[in-house]
Amino acid sequence: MSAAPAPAHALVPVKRLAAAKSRLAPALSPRDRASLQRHMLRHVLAELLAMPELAGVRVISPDPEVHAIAATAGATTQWETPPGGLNEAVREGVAALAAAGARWAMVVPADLPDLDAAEAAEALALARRTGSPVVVPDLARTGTNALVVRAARPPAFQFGEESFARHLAIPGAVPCPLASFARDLDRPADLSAFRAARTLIDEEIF
Ligand SMILES: Nc1nc2c(ncn2[C@@H]2O[C@H](COP(=O)(O)OP(=O)(O)OP(=O)(O)O)[C@@H](O)[C@H]2O)c(=O)[nH]1
Ligand SMILES: O=C(O)[C@H](O)COP(=O)(O)O
Repeated sequence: MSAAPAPAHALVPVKRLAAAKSRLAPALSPRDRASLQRHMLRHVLAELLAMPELAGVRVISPDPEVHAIAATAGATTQWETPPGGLNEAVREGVAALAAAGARWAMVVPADLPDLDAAEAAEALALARRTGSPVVVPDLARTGTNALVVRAARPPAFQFGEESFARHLAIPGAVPCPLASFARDLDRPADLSAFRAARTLIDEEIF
């Protein structure tokens, strides 16, 4: 009989909906940006919560509406300590997961409209197999669209522009390009490509 694998949890950081997707301002109204973020958040949570490989999904956010969406989906929620910022929120969230007994933490942003549970399981399996941090890039291989780390021994998180190279510089880090993690919706050109592909979101929300 094989022992149960050490527990893994996902962490999804989400900023205030009123501030989300600010780089899409040239293409979408504030209301539509918030709506887009809500839809992508629900999708990301549904995929992660469908993974038997995860013992739980945690959302860290300063926004009460995000907490309500997360709780309805079945995730646990955490307030972040202001003024925070993304990397500090991730650090706090991973520390809370470690305190709750997580061995692995998979950090996933809330803006991945194609995210697929089976591929998320691949990233986690690679971390378990190698014992190393796993870095999943965006389509351009400049950004980080997921990062799997040991919860009790996290690296310095360095999300932000061009973060893929910084995360790959973590000792032992393994790159893991995955098709369903490639698309994020950061800029108007990403939105145009997404609309052309029409993979998730119906026309009426824009
Ligand atoms: N909890 C928390 N999450 C954050 C913070 N900043 C960004 N995030 C989340 O981190 C992920 C990537 O964030 P960004 O690309 O910086 O923000 P975005 O809203 O997707 O896009 P821009 O506003 O255009 O930068 C998204 O899930 C964000 O909601 C923060 O300060 N706190
Ligand atoms: O590290 C990064 O690439 C970003 O912070 C991840 O989020 P984004 O792709 O939404 O900018």
